[in-house]
Amino acid sequence: MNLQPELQTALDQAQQPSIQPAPLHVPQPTPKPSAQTVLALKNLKMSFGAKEVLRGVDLEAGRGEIIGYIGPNGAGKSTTVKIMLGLIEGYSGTVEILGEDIRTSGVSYKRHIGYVPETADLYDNLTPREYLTFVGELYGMSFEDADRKAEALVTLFGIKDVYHSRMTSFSKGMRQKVLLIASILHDPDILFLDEPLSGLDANSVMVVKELLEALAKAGKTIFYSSHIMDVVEKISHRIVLLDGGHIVANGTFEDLKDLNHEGSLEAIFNQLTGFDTQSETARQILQVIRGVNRDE
Ligand SMILES: Nc1ncnc2c1ncn2[C@@H]1O[C@H](COP(=O)(O)OP(=O)(O)OP(=O)(O)O)[C@@H](O)[C@H]1O
Repeated sequence: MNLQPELQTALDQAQQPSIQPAPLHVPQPTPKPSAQTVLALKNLKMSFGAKEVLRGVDLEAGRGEIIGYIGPNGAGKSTTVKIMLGLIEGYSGTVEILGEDIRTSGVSYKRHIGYVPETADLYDNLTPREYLTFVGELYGMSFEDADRKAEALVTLFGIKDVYHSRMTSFSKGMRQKVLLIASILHDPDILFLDEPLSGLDANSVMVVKELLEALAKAGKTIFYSSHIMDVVEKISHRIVLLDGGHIVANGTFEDLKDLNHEGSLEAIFNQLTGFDTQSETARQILQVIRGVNRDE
């Protein structure tokens, strides 16, 4: 093989046994969020009938920040995101996106947003090409632009061979990849992701995690909602915990760690939401199962 001399030298050096091998991965310092506020919630309240779901949420997110948005089931995470997306009305307080109150700014702000919902009804009878070009055009892209980018992205996500196949037969992970591509196709400034790794295999999870960090470095703001605590812990620049309609924690993982001796985000979550009955609940579930089986 005809290698350039410097490259050959580098390869030779790499093959030399070394007493102290260089670390495989040098951790990069977490980028400091820019001061530019991209998103601001002020005293946000929302009720469904008599049920008060959000009781005064104040939150800001800056350019290039990844916010881990967590909370127990039914805490109101999706409700917050849907309000920001303009999908839910009837709230009080203000939501400012890119400096404008979404009540008065019209719908143009939506072009700057990408969204992966927790559960989505894909139009199964469409192919990824038909679906993604449709979504791209909704965001103001030309068909040709959307098609070119969509094809490049399905290739990178490993589903190029089904770009022209109906999605009826797609696995969960394949659908999730289409949803992820739909959310980033138009190069949004703000991404709302609700369990975005759902159904993805380990390789794809790694790609998406790297992608999120790269997007943040490129100045995108990412609102990441998930119940998978170890991922939230690793990827978030800031973690926001919603419980009982209020934000009960808002800080870096290091800030939150000071609150709990065990140190993991899972432990912090359990502590801050007042949950410590897991062993007892599991024991009782087992008892119920055994009782049911005995009765059969
Ligand atoms: N359209 C609606 N009508 C009535 N109640 C609703 C509606 N949407 C949400 N809720 C209620 O609001 C509360 C918050 O729901 P939300 O989906 O925002 O929670 P979440 O934090 O996203 O939960 P999960 O972690 O389970 O996804 C729940 O009690 C839910 O039943």
